[in-house]
Amino acid sequence: TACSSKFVLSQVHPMWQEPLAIPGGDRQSPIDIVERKSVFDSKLKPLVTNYDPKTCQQIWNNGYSFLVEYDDTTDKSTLKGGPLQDQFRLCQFHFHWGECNSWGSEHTVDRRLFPAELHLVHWNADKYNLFEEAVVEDNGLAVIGVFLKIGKRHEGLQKLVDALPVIRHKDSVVEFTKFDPACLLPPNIDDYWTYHGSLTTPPLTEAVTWIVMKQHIEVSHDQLAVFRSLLFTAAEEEVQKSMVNNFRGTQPLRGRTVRSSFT
Ligand SMILES: COc1ccc(C[C@@]2(O)NC(=S)NC2=O)c(OC)c1
Ligand SMILES: [Zn+2]
Repeated sequence: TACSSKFVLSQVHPMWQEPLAIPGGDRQSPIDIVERKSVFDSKLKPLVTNYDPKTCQQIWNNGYSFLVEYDDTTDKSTLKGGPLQDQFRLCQFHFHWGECNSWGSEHTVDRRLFPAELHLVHWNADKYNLFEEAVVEDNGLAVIGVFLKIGKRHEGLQKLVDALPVIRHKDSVVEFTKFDPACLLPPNIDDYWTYHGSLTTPPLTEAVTWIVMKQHIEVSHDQLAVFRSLLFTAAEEEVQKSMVNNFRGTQPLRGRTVRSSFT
């Protein structure tokens, strides 16, 4: 299969066409994080997450990934601290993964690829009233990125894995409640890289303060295999396409500095 030799990543067809012109275009994501070029910033504070599992509402297949969505109409599930000046509200989390364990993450570290990457998406509720407003502003979004590696089974993830067969097709949705996203964070969330970037699918707006965790989490091979059983396509489409390789390639740094919260 394509996974046998690791050099075949270049043959992976992106699921959407890269636009010719990108708005701004000098703050695109993901990027390759070059550890020795990241700059330690002692002014970076510890991250403060405060997630209420009761705000978890549903899980659905949007034809790119699957999203777990949270009620963001109040300040019940928030993120602040770290590089952030304001308080942000959790609105959703989703993942990116490959057709095999040789690739799948969006960010890379010294060109190292991980089998998958989690994105916890938050918007700036101190400055804006709705996610839709924040998504086009420089300081509108804060996304925590967590790398996944294959290893022992992730007990907290299993409830989510068990829901996936119900949302196999694009646009399928099912109620999903009482899920604490904090269980998907690594033990140490004080060690991270941060830089200014963008959404990684269209509209690719440059609204994201990225916070990429240095520590990864482990999931089992079987758990990640269930991600790959999802489909990009809707139930009525003749040709069904497996939801795999839903990641964007790394983008030019364009002079940006990646700061680290650790030495
Ligand atoms: C119009 O608003 C959007 C559109 C797409 C995404 C998804 C994504 O592009 N962004 C990240 S992060 N990963 C992705 O795949 C989004 O997420 C916050 C917000
Ligand atoms: Zn993402």
